[in-house]
Amino acid sequence: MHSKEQISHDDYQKTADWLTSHTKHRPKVAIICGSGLGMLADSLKCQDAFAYSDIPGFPQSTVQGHAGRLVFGELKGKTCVCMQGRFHMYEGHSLCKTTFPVRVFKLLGVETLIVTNAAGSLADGFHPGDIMIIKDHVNFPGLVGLNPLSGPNDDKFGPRFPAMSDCYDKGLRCLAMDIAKQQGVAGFMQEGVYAMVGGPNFETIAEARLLHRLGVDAVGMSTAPEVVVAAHCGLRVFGLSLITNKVVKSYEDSESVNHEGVLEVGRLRSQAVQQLVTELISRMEINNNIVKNAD
Ligand SMILES: O=P(O)(O)O[C@@H]1C[C@H](O)[C@@H](CO)O1
Ligand code: HPA
Repeated sequence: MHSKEQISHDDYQKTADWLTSHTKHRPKVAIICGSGLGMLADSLKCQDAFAYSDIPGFPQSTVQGHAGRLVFGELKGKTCVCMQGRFHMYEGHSLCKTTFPVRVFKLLGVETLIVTNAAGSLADGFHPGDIMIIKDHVNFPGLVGLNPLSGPNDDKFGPRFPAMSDCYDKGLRCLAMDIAKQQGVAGFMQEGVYAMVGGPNFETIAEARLLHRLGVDAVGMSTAPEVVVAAHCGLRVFGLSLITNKVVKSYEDSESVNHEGVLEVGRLRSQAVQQLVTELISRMEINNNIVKNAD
C-alpha cells in the first residue's frame, strides 16, 4: 500500500488557517491519543472541539476507541490541541494522510508533540498496565520504504534526509520519569523501544519471537510515521506506550489478544496516564520561538 498521493504545503496551510479562524487557542503542545486513551482530551479547560468530519482536509477515524475529534484547550495554563483518535495505515489511509495533522500542528505554531499508544509487550519484565516511555522506535514499514516522507521533499518543513537518532527528547524522558516517581507510579513505569508493524492483525508467535530477539520492548500499529514527520519539521517529541497485553510468544500459551481487552486496560490506566501527561506539560519549557533550535 505505497501511496503516491502528495499533499501540498497549501493543503496543510488551508487546514491550519481554517482552524485558526475557528478557535482563539494558539497551542504550543499537541497530544495524539492512542487506543482507549482519548480521555486525555477531557481534562482540557475552555474547550473548542471539532469533529474531524468538519475540518477541511482531515481524514476520518474508523477505529473503535478513536472518537475522531480535535480538541483545543488549556491544561495547567498551557494551550494544547489534542487528537481524540488517530489515523492508522491499516485503515487504508496513505501515510501522508495518517500524519497530516502533525504538519498542520507545526503550521499552528506547535513546538512539542506528545504521542501515546496502546502496545503489546515483548520485554520479559513488562506487564499489562505498565506505562513505557518511548526511548526509540523501529519503524518496520519505514524500513521497507513505506515512509510519509517518500516523494518530493518539502524543504519548507525540513531536510531531505532528516536524522532520527534523537527523535524522542531526552530531557522530556528524564522529566517524565522524575514526575512518575513523585506521583508514586514509578513501580509501573518502564522505558524502552517501540516497534511499529502494519497491522491490523496481531502478531503470530514466530513474529513475536523475531521482534523479541531484535530487542523490541513493545509493539503497536502506529506512532512511528507521526514521529518521523514531527522530527522532520523540528518538533520536540515525547512518547508513551500503555502496555495493554503481553504478546504471545509461546505455542503453549492459550491466551490471545483482542481490541476490547486493549481498550479495557486503557480505561484502567487512564487516570495515571492523564496525571503524568498533565504534569509533564505543566513543567515543560515552552519556547516562544516557533522554530526549534533557532539559535
Ligand atoms: O492507536 P494505537 O496505536 O494506540 O492503537 C493500537 C494499535 C491498534 O490500532 C489497536 C489494537 O488494539 O490499538
Ligand atoms: N500488537 C500490536 N499492536 C497492539 C498490540 C499488540 O499486541 N496491543 C495493542 N496494540
